[in-house]
Amino acid sequence: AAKHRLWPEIDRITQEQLHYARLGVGAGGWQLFAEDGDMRMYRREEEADGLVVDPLKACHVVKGVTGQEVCKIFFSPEYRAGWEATLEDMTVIEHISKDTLVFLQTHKRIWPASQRDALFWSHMRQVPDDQDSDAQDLWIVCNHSTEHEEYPPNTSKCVRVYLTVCLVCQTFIDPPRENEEIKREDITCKITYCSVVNPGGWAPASVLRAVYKREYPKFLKRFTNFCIDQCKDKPIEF
Ligand SMILES: O=S(=O)(CCO)c1ccc(-c2ccc(C3CCCC3)c([C@H]3C[C@H]3c3ccccn3)c2)cc1
Repeated sequence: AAKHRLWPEIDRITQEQLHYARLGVGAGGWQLFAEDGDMRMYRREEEADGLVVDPLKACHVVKGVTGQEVCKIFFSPEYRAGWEATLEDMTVIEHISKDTLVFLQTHKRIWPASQRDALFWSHMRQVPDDQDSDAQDLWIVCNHSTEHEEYPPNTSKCVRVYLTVCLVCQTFIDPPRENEEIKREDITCKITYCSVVNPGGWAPASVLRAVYKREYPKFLKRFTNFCIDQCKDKPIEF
Protein backbone atom coordinates (compact mmCIF):
# COMPACT_ATOMS: atom_id res chain seq x y z
CA ALA A 1 0.00 0.00 0.00
CA ALA A 2 1.19 3.54 -0.68
CA LYS A 3 3.03 4.65 2.45
CA HIS A 4 1.78 7.61 4.45
CA ARG A 5 3.77 10.91 4.44
CA LEU A 6 4.82 10.16 8.03
CA TRP A 7 6.05 6.66 7.21
CA PRO A 8 9.79 7.50 6.85
CA GLU A 9 9.76 9.26 10.26
CA ILE A 10 7.70 6.47 11.88
CA ASP A 11 10.09 3.82 10.57
CA ARG A 12 13.26 5.74 11.56
CA ILE A 13 12.12 6.67 15.08
CA THR A 14 10.71 3.20 15.80
CA GLN A 15 14.06 1.64 14.88
CA GLU A 16 15.99 4.25 16.88
CA GLN A 17 13.80 3.69 19.94
CA LEU A 18 14.19 -0.10 19.67
CA HIS A 19 17.98 0.32 19.66
CA TYR A 20 17.80 2.77 22.61
CA ALA A 21 15.54 0.45 24.64
CA ARG A 22 17.91 -2.47 24.16
CA LEU A 23 20.86 -0.55 25.57
CA GLY A 24 21.41 -1.47 29.21
CA VAL A 25 21.44 0.98 32.05
CA GLY A 26 25.09 0.31 32.89
CA ALA A 27 26.37 3.26 30.88
CA GLY A 28 24.92 6.69 30.24
CA GLY A 29 24.38 8.12 33.71
CA TRP A 30 21.15 6.32 34.56
CA GLN A 31 20.17 6.57 38.22
CA LEU A 32 17.78 4.08 39.83
CA PHE A 33 14.92 6.09 41.37
CA ALA A 34 12.19 3.54 42.01
CA GLU A 35 11.99 -0.20 42.64
CA ASP A 36 8.92 -2.38 43.16
CA GLY A 37 9.28 -6.17 42.97
CA ASP A 38 10.75 -6.87 39.53
CA MET A 39 10.24 -3.27 38.35
CA ARG A 40 13.29 -1.01 38.18
CA MET A 41 12.92 2.64 37.16
CA TYR A 42 15.85 4.77 36.06
CA ARG A 43 16.12 8.40 35.03
CA ARG A 44 18.73 10.85 33.80
CA GLU A 45 18.44 14.43 34.95
CA GLU A 46 18.30 16.55 31.78
CA GLU A 47 16.93 20.01 30.99
CA ALA A 48 16.12 21.60 27.63
CA ASP A 49 15.73 25.43 27.60
CA GLY A 50 15.38 25.32 31.40
CA LEU A 51 12.63 22.67 31.23
CA VAL A 52 12.98 19.31 32.92
CA VAL A 53 12.99 16.60 30.22
CA ASP A 54 14.44 13.75 32.31
CA PRO A 55 14.65 10.63 30.13
CA LEU A 56 13.14 7.64 31.86
CA LYS A 57 13.87 3.94 31.38
CA ALA A 58 11.90 1.27 33.21
CA CYS A 59 12.59 -2.47 33.16
CA HIS A 60 9.96 -4.91 34.38
CA VAL A 61 9.33 -8.67 34.25
CA VAL A 62 5.72 -9.80 34.18
CA LYS A 63 4.55 -13.42 34.34
CA GLY A 64 1.51 -14.79 32.53
CA VAL A 65 1.34 -12.47 29.50
CA THR A 66 3.10 -12.35 26.11
CA GLY A 67 4.82 -9.37 24.50
CA GLN A 68 2.18 -9.24 21.78
CA GLU A 69 -0.63 -9.12 24.35
CA VAL A 70 1.10 -6.33 26.33
CA CYS A 71 1.87 -4.25 23.22
CA LYS A 72 -1.66 -4.68 21.85
CA ILE A 73 -3.15 -3.39 25.11
CA PHE A 74 -0.73 -0.44 25.23
CA PHE A 75 -1.44 0.43 21.57
CA SER A 76 -5.19 -0.10 21.37
CA PRO A 77 -7.44 2.90 22.08
CA GLU A 78 -10.24 0.78 23.55
CA TYR A 79 -8.20 -0.31 26.58
CA ARG A 80 -6.53 3.02 27.41
CA ALA A 81 -9.13 4.39 29.82
CA GLY A 82 -8.71 1.16 31.79
CA TRP A 83 -5.06 1.72 32.67
CA GLU A 84 -4.07 5.35 31.95
CA ALA A 85 -5.10 7.02 35.22
CA THR A 86 -3.99 10.55 34.24
CA LEU A 87 -6.03 10.52 31.01
CA GLU A 88 -8.90 13.00 30.82
CA ASP A 89 -9.81 12.66 27.13
CA MET A 90 -8.56 10.63 24.16
CA THR A 91 -9.39 10.78 20.44
CA VAL A 92 -7.97 8.84 17.51
CA ILE A 93 -7.62 11.61 14.91
CA GLU A 94 -6.13 9.50 12.13
CA HIS A 95 -6.02 5.80 11.23
CA ILE A 96 -2.81 5.58 9.19
CA SER A 97 -2.92 1.76 9.10
CA LYS A 98 -4.08 -1.08 11.36
CA ASP A 99 -0.85 -0.79 13.36
CA THR A 100 -0.41 2.99 13.18
CA LEU A 101 -2.78 5.56 14.71
CA VAL A 102 -2.61 9.26 15.58
CA PHE A 103 -3.93 10.15 19.07
CA LEU A 104 -4.91 13.43 20.68
CA GLN A 105 -5.21 13.08 24.43
CA THR A 106 -5.57 15.47 27.33
CA HIS A 107 -4.10 14.59 30.72
CA LYS A 108 -5.61 15.56 34.03
CA ARG A 109 -4.17 18.82 35.34
CA ILE A 110 -1.36 18.26 37.85
CA TRP A 111 -1.26 21.27 40.18
CA PRO A 112 0.41 23.78 39.95
CA ALA A 113 1.29 22.99 36.30
CA SER A 114 -1.37 23.90 33.74
CA GLN A 115 -3.23 21.12 31.95
CA ARG A 116 -1.38 19.26 29.18
CA ASP A 117 -2.38 17.58 25.96
CA ALA A 118 -0.38 15.29 23.69
CA LEU A 119 -0.74 14.70 19.93
CA PHE A 120 1.30 11.73 18.74
CA TRP A 121 1.47 8.91 16.25
CA SER A 122 1.55 5.41 17.73
CA HIS A 123 3.03 2.47 15.84
CA MET A 124 3.18 -1.20 16.79
CA ARG A 125 5.37 -3.79 15.12
CA GLN A 126 6.93 -7.19 15.60
CA VAL A 127 10.69 -7.46 15.08
CA PRO A 128 12.79 -10.63 14.86
CA ASP A 129 15.23 -10.72 17.75
CA ASP A 130 18.54 -10.66 15.90
CA GLN A 131 20.53 -10.84 19.16
CA ASP A 132 18.99 -14.01 20.52
CA SER A 133 17.93 -16.46 17.83
CA ASP A 134 16.02 -18.95 19.99
CA ALA A 135 14.05 -16.24 21.81
CA GLN A 136 10.60 -15.18 20.63
CA ASP A 137 10.26 -12.12 18.41
CA LEU A 138 10.23 -8.72 20.06
CA TRP A 139 7.15 -6.50 20.00
CA ILE A 140 7.43 -2.71 20.17
CA VAL A 141 5.00 0.20 20.41
CA CYS A 142 6.49 3.62 19.72
CA ASN A 143 4.64 6.90 20.43
CA HIS A 144 6.10 10.16 19.07
CA SER A 145 4.64 13.67 19.04
CA THR A 146 3.50 14.99 15.69
CA GLU A 147 1.51 17.92 14.32
CA HIS A 148 -1.93 18.15 12.76
CA GLU A 149 -3.31 21.32 11.18
CA GLU A 150 -6.73 20.90 12.82
CA TYR A 151 -5.22 20.58 16.32
CA PRO A 152 -2.69 23.39 16.79
CA PRO A 153 -0.73 23.34 20.06
CA ASN A 154 -1.28 25.52 23.12
CA THR A 155 -4.94 26.39 22.99
CA SER A 156 -6.35 28.45 25.85
CA LYS A 157 -7.04 25.15 27.66
CA CYS A 158 -3.88 23.05 27.31
CA VAL A 159 -0.12 23.28 26.99
CA ARG A 160 1.11 20.69 24.48
CA VAL A 161 3.73 18.24 25.73
CA TYR A 162 6.25 16.75 23.31
CA LEU A 163 7.01 13.10 23.93
CA THR A 164 8.81 10.09 22.56
CA VAL A 165 7.87 6.83 24.23
CA CYS A 166 8.56 3.20 23.47
CA LEU A 167 7.41 -0.06 25.00
CA VAL A 168 9.54 -3.07 24.01
CA CYS A 169 8.45 -6.57 25.05
CA GLN A 170 10.21 -9.91 24.81
CA THR A 171 8.45 -13.20 25.61
CA PHE A 172 10.16 -16.19 27.24
CA ILE A 173 8.52 -19.62 27.43
CA ASP A 174 9.53 -22.31 29.96
CA PRO A 175 9.13 -25.47 27.88
CA PRO A 176 6.25 -27.56 29.25
CA ARG A 177 6.60 -31.34 29.68
CA GLU A 178 6.31 -33.58 26.60
CA ASN A 179 2.88 -33.25 24.87
CA GLU A 180 1.71 -30.65 27.42
CA GLU A 181 0.35 -27.36 26.12
CA ILE A 182 1.95 -24.07 27.20
CA LYS A 183 0.10 -22.52 30.15
CA ARG A 184 0.23 -18.85 31.18
CA GLU A 185 2.37 -19.76 34.20
CA ASP A 186 5.06 -20.93 31.71
CA ILE A 187 5.25 -17.46 30.10
CA THR A 188 7.35 -14.47 31.15
CA CYS A 189 7.37 -11.06 29.46
CA LYS A 190 10.39 -8.76 29.80
CA ILE A 191 9.27 -5.16 29.38
CA THR A 192 11.40 -2.09 28.71
CA TYR A 193 9.56 1.27 28.77
CA CYS A 194 11.44 4.40 27.70
CA SER A 195 10.05 7.92 27.71
CA VAL A 196 11.18 11.49 27.19
CA VAL A 197 8.45 14.04 27.90
CA ASN A 198 9.08 17.72 27.27
CA PRO A 199 6.40 19.47 29.33
CA GLY A 200 6.03 22.06 26.58
CA GLY A 201 5.50 25.03 28.81
CA TRP A 202 7.19 26.15 32.00
CA ALA A 203 6.70 24.04 35.12
CA PRO A 204 8.95 24.18 38.18
CA ALA A 205 11.71 21.52 38.00
CA SER A 206 11.03 20.46 41.58
CA VAL A 207 7.32 20.01 40.85
CA LEU A 208 7.93 18.07 37.62
CA ARG A 209 10.51 15.78 39.20
CA ALA A 210 8.13 15.08 42.10
CA VAL A 211 5.30 14.34 39.64
CA TYR A 212 7.51 12.02 37.57
CA LYS A 213 8.73 10.21 40.70
CA ARG A 214 5.13 9.65 41.83
CA GLU A 215 3.39 9.04 38.50
CA TYR A 216 5.73 6.77 36.53
CA PRO A 217 5.94 3.87 39.01
CA LYS A 218 2.15 4.05 39.49
CA PHE A 219 1.63 4.13 35.71
CA LEU A 220 3.74 1.06 34.89
CA LYS A 221 2.42 -0.97 37.83
CA ARG A 222 -1.19 -0.11 36.95
CA PHE A 223 -0.61 -0.85 33.26
CA THR A 224 1.03 -4.27 33.81
CA ASN A 225 -1.59 -5.32 36.38
CA PHE A 226 -4.27 -4.34 33.86
CA CYS A 227 -2.59 -6.56 31.22
CA ILE A 228 -2.47 -9.56 33.57
CA ASP A 229 -6.13 -9.07 34.45
CA GLN A 230 -7.22 -8.62 30.82
CA CYS A 231 -5.40 -11.72 29.57
CA LYS A 232 -5.75 -14.22 32.42
CA ASP A 233 -8.95 -15.90 31.15
CA LYS A 234 -8.17 -15.60 27.43
CA PRO A 235 -6.29 -17.94 25.07
CA ILE A 236 -2.58 -17.06 24.86
CA GLU A 237 -1.64 -14.79 21.90
CA PHE A 238 1.99 -15.33 20.83
O1 LIG B 1 3.30 6.29 27.51
S1 LIG B 1 2.28 7.15 26.95
O2 LIG B 1 2.38 7.48 25.56
C1 LIG B 1 0.75 6.33 27.26
C2 LIG B 1 -0.39 6.95 26.54
O3 LIG B 1 -1.06 7.80 27.41
C3 LIG B 1 2.34 8.65 27.86
C4 LIG B 1 2.97 8.66 29.08
C5 LIG B 1 3.06 9.83 29.82
C6 LIG B 1 2.52 11.03 29.32
C7 LIG B 1 2.63 12.27 30.11
C8 LIG B 1 1.94 13.41 29.78
C9 LIG B 1 2.08 14.55 30.57
C10 LIG B 1 2.92 14.55 31.69
C11 LIG B 1 3.11 15.77 32.58
C12 LIG B 1 4.03 16.83 31.98
C13 LIG B 1 3.67 18.09 32.77
C14 LIG B 1 2.39 17.80 33.52
C15 LIG B 1 1.85 16.47 33.00
C16 LIG B 1 3.63 13.40 32.00
C17 LIG B 1 4.54 13.32 33.17
C18 LIG B 1 3.97 13.56 34.52
C19 LIG B 1 4.46 12.26 34.17
C20 LIG B 1 3.53 11.14 34.02
C21 LIG B 1 4.03 9.89 33.88
C22 LIG B 1 3.15 8.84 33.74
C23 LIG B 1 1.80 9.09 33.73
C24 LIG B 1 1.35 10.39 33.85
N1 LIG B 1 2.21 11.42 34.01
C25 LIG B 1 3.48 12.27 31.21
C26 LIG B 1 1.86 10.99 28.09
C27 LIG B 1 1.78 9.80 27.36
